[in-house]
Amino acid sequence: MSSIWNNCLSKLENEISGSDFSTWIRPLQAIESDEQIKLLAPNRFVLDWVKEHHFAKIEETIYEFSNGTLNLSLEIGSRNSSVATAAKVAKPAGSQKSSPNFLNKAFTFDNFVEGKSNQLARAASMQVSENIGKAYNPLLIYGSSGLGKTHMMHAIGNAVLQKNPSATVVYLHSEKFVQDMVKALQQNSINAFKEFYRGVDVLLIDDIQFFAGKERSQEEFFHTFNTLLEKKHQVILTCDKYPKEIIGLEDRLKSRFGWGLPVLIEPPDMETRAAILMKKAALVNIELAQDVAFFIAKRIPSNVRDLEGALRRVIANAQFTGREITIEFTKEALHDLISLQDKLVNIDNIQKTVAEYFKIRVADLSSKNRKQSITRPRQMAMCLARELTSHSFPEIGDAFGGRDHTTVMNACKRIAELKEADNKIAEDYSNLLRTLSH
Ligand SMILES: Nc1ncnc2c1ncn2[C@@H]1O[C@H](COP(=O)(O)OP(=O)(O)OP(=O)(O)O)[C@@H](O)[C@H]1O
Repeated sequence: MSSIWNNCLSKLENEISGSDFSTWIRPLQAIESDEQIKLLAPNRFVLDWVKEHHFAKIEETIYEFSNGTLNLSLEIGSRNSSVATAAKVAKPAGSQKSSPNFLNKAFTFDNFVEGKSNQLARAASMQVSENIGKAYNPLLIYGSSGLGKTHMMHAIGNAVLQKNPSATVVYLHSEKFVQDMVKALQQNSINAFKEFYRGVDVLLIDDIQFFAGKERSQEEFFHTFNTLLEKKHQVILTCDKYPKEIIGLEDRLKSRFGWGLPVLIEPPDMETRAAILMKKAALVNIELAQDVAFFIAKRIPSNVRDLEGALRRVIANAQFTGREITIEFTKEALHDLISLQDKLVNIDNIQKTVAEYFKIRVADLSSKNRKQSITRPRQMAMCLARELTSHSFPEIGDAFGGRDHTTVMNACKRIAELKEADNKIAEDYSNLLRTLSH
């Protein structure tokens, strides 16, 4: 290795983050002459990425160490091959965008609030991050939108890199994989494409449902996937549904995606939603009062992304007006969201949905019938009304055949206990919550 390049490497290593350095800079080889340093990238992906993100820094460093005497060029090739340069890239830096994205450093296990809805997914992800390629391969995290699948995936990548900064961890959305593949086909660089993806230690592919209907990409991904699994490199995938349910995905991929461990992330319950809000507020140095967190969590039952959006709005309004974040203030700041939510979810449609789910009549919910097949759905409907609407206990009691507010309070308490003790009840409740929140 050239001595000037050696010096440059030592400097760049301190200035470029560990994973970027080992993924993009270390693989470069240098050929030095009196006039120039020619850097050789192993393939087009590395070349494009370096051109776009690190070229200026490298150029500056070489200028410094050579007192401005050396020019820099960047090509695809290897020092071992006599013809180092088949594919020169003439495009200026920044003109092409074709590489995997980096991990979001804020998506860590520490920043991820654990609750019943994500306990298994979190535990499996932590295990995978500690034993890459050995614990569960592939790890498939699935569930509806905005529930933390991407966060979890990045958390694994970040944990792997923390333990081993030289690991090659590549994250990308499945659409990007498709785009890159199409581009590689157009540019006759499909071999470099294959080589790149098949050489990574941990491959994170988000939202694999986008592979549906894209046969050539599925074919390529299938081979990449097999190679990585054979080499015991880790593959982590996310999907918005269980892969068997994806229409337009080849059967062999569906079955292979389920080989390792498929883990579901469910919508968080109210306590977890409130805890997430407090955590997100704390991350921007705001101490969110518990009652405010519960107030928002109750009004935004859908997904965590919406919850975060609401919190951002409250915080921005508070900073703008200089007011304290109280429940009153939050009500004002989220006024339109709350009235929309009230329109979408009211006691009437909660009763209809619950009756339909348990195959009973809506009138049974307000009747005096005390059979368990009726009382349990009734308690659940009361509890959902409390969780999803702004009605008070007495108002809810009224809507259920003029019952006393203590009956509603007891129903909420009973359902909370049963959710802990009985998985079937927890599942029914979560299904109803999901149906009503969409
Ligand atoms: N349990 C949690 N603790 C902390 N933050 C969370 C949690 N669950 C979700 N989030 C946050 O919610 C936001 C949305 O999560 P994310 O993007 O991971 O969802 P997703 O399931 O991948 O959605 P999509 O399927 O739409 O891509 C992120 O900002 C993430 O940090």
